[in-house]
Amino acid sequence: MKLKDKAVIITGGAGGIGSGMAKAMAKEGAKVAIVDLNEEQGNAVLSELQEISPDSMFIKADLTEREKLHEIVDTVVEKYGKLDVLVNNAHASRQVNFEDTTQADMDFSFNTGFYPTFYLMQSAFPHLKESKGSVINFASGAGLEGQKTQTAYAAAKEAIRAISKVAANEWGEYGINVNIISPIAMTPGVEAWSKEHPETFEAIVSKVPMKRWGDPEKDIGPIAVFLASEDSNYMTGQTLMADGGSIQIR
Ligand SMILES: NC(=O)C1=CN([C@@H]2O[C@H](COP(=O)(O)OP(=O)(O)OC[C@H]3O[C@@H](n4cnc5c(N)ncnc54)[C@H](O)[C@@H]3O)[C@@H](O)[C@H]2O)C=CC1
Ligand SMILES: CC(=O)C(C)=O
Repeated sequence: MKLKDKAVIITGGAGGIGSGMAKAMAKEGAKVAIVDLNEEQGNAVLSELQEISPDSMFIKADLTEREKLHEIVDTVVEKYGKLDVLVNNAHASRQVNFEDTTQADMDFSFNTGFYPTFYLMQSAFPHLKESKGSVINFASGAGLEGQKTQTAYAAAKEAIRAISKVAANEWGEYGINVNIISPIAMTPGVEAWSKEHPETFEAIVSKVPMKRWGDPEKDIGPIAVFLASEDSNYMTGQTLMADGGSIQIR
């Protein structure tokens, strides 16, 4: 088991990729705390997780409530006695043309994605220093390629990649690695989004060399397990493209 007894936090753990990673990590022996504002879905995912890893937990939280972010880390460390892995996966945003993007659109994307990632990394730091742990953050082709209608989301995603690289440089000496996954996977979030933006959706699918959307647990899960495990100890500041080959960084 690659993650035996590792204590993991996954934000957005009730969602598509979040719950897929949670199951993949639990199957490798991790104790997983999923954090999400969707209580019904969070409890449903928790029931599945507890069948695999009985110590798993669900913390209902709205990550835009910045003053409560520190409590999430405290709650998990109190229960598990340590923190090995922080996965900043939750993110919500609205798609709008560049010229119509408002301050509210920008704030929504930064408040659900960028700031929770930043503040949770700060709160997790002393614990990760002790465990020589890992951070896994999330990017998107929307940011890497500047996809249309994604101004706020693209900006927040690239800001997340930027701070991940700074932390990788600063925290490497403590044995903490910070890496980024840029996924493509079929999830409830993408399904809803595809109905509103069918043309962008089709454009993304047509560019995937593997000609299919990834599966959250089977395709993204093993990459998250690798980044959370000792197998990736000498890898930091990297963006791993888990996207069927859509974007090839050269
Ligand atoms: N699915 C895909 O193809 C792609 C996904 N990504 C990124 O991967 C990550 C996961 O994506 P999906 O699973 O598709 O997302 P999703 O929308 O299916 O799930 C996101 C989860 O985050 C939770 N969440 C949202 N705002 C929250 C808040 N304020 N507080 C607490 N929880 C909140 C939602 O309730 C949901 O359970 C995200 O960072 C996304 O931007 C990036 C590129 C493509
Ligand atoms: C949701 C997202 O970031 C996509 C499909 O690129």
